Amino acid sequence: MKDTKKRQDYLSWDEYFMAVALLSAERSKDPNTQVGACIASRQNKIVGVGYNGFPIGCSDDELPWNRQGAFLTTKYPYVCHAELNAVLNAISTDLTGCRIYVGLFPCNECTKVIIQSGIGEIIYLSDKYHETDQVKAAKRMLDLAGVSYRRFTPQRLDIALHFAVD
Ligand SMILES: Nc1ccn([C@H]2C[C@H](O)[C@@H](COP(=O)(O)O)O2)c(=O)n1
Ligand SMILES: [Zn+2]
Repeated sequence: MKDTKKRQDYLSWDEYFMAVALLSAERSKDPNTQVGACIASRQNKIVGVGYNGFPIGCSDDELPWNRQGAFLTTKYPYVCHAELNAVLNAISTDLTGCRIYVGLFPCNECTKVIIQSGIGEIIYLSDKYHETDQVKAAKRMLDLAGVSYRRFTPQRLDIALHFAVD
């Protein structure tokens, strides 16, 4: 009798953690850009997840999701970024050597948080704001601090989930 072989198309660690980041982004109420983040430990355990949203207690019905207009009438002064939430939601404040998987390259403010938390590597999907000063400043700090970053290279284009059983 032949031995049964293990499944071949299981998710890699990178695919798994990026998929968790993207699934978390589905919780975001931002109508324009939904970002999720997932922090993985050196032992490949998930230690924190987050997505972009307003702070706890700040109702989505009270604050604006506008992109344009006077600063205080836009979302920008109020929204917590996915990376910040993932770090704040983490089970430990010491994230030394952890990796953060994120749908969009971190801004300069989240980069400060990432560096200070001890996270050692950023794996991102999109760098659509690479020409902004925020992302340029972020990369400058990451290079100085020795925090590495790399773009996620998918080996598959999608992962399907089905809630229907049998
Ligand atoms: N690395 C990032 C970058 C942005 N965000 C959040 C902040 C906003 O909710 C949204 C960006 O909005 P847009 O200017 O594209 O309309 O994404 C984040 O969580 N992490
Ligand atoms: Zn940010």
